[in-house]
Amino acid sequence: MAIMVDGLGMRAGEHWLFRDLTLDLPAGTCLTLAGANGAGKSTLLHCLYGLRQPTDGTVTVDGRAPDERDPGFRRNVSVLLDDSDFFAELSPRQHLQLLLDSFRTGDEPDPWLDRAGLGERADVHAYHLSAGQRRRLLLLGAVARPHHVLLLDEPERALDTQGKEWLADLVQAECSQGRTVVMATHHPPLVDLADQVVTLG
Ligand SMILES: Nc1ncnc2c1ncn2[C@@H]1O[C@H](COP(=O)(O)OP(=O)(O)OP(=O)(O)O)[C@@H](O)[C@H]1O
Repeated sequence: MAIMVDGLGMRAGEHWLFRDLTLDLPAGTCLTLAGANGAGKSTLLHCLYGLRQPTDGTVTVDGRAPDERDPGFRRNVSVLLDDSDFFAELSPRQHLQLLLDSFRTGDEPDPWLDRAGLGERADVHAYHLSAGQRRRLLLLGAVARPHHVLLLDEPERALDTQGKEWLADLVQAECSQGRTVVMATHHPPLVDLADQVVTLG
């Protein structure tokens, strides 16, 4: 199993955000987290990445207890969370080049940028990008590096119709290449891609 969750619970003050959550997610499958604002979707993603310790239960992601400080864990688990950011002074092409060089993937940045619809914005400083273009760049940063597991928090945010279609294709490609995707989303077409749906709250 790529992700195993056993008896997971997170208390928020007097209230349990989720409790007794058990999941087995095989490699190459997609889990979506649904639920109202404040239901605990981001909190659960944080538990899967080791940013928060659950009140109860255990989590195993790609064979390890989640720990974002562990380079071995970070090497295989890629994330796009609420606070993901980029270098404002670098262009999309420079971001991608840096990433692809540091992971020695041998890929060129341009095909990635073109597929993300950022080809014409490849050389502007990232702070000149629109909100949706920034989101596309952050998504590229998450998927262009090697990984086995991808955690996404509302990846559809700020994307236009075409961007959401690109995102849905990206998620399908991830799973068909054997990677495991967990995403919190309010976008029904992304929920439709899921092999499993967990609704919190
Ligand atoms: N220790 C805590 N004590 C009290 N409240 C907490 C604690 N930890 C989290 N919460 C609250 O629990 C809720 C869970 O938020 P979270 O961001 O996980 O929800 P979400 O489902 O991702 O929401 P959204 O759809 O708005 O992104 C928030 O209202 C947060 O303030």
